[in-house]
Amino acid sequence: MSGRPVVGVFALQGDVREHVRALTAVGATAVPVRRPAELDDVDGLVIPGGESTTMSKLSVDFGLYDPIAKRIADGMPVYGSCAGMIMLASTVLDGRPDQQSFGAISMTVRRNAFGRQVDSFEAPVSVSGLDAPFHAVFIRAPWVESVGADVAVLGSISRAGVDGTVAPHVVAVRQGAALATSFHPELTGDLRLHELFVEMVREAA
Ligand SMILES: NC(=O)CC[C@H](N)C(=O)O
Repeated sequence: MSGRPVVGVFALQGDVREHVRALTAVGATAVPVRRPAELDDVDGLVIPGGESTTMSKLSVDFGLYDPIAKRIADGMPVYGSCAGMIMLASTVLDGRPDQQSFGAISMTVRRNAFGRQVDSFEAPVSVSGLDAPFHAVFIRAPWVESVGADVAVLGSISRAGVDGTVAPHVVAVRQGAALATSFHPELTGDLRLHELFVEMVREAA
């Protein structure tokens, strides 16, 4: 694809505006997606940071869950940051019993794994394919506890979890056309991960 790819941003909950701004800055046409029909015209979808339990509930209530699941199954590129990462997981730990996720990436994620709101933090993360570390913002962030064979681990951080033990934890992954980070690139001026995602969208189109 040579023109501007159209990238939807799941807009029923979360930091939608920040993703729209970042996607626009890297050359995509970014459109908020609230209704199933709005999915039809997008080449890719971002699921923002926010609250995954609310996203799960609202996407079911608004009839958006099944259409998104179908587009993902058909190969639409997706990127999830933080709550969005949780929405892309195949298994969610410490979630609500009725919480649903799309399973775009074969991974088990643990919600709020680094602690509660007060344990939010910023730290550099080396991400495969990026020349210099990414200044990563973590807010009640999940980590990836295990991944399937087809998942590429792009970044990890050595940090204490809720249990107080310092260990390396996976915070950025990719499987095919699906990308996910525990942190929020949309809240920094660093556009490299949005660039990577828009490139993935161009390749898939
Ligand atoms: N900053 C975030 O997106 C937080 C994610 C939130 N803890 C959740 O479980 O959905």
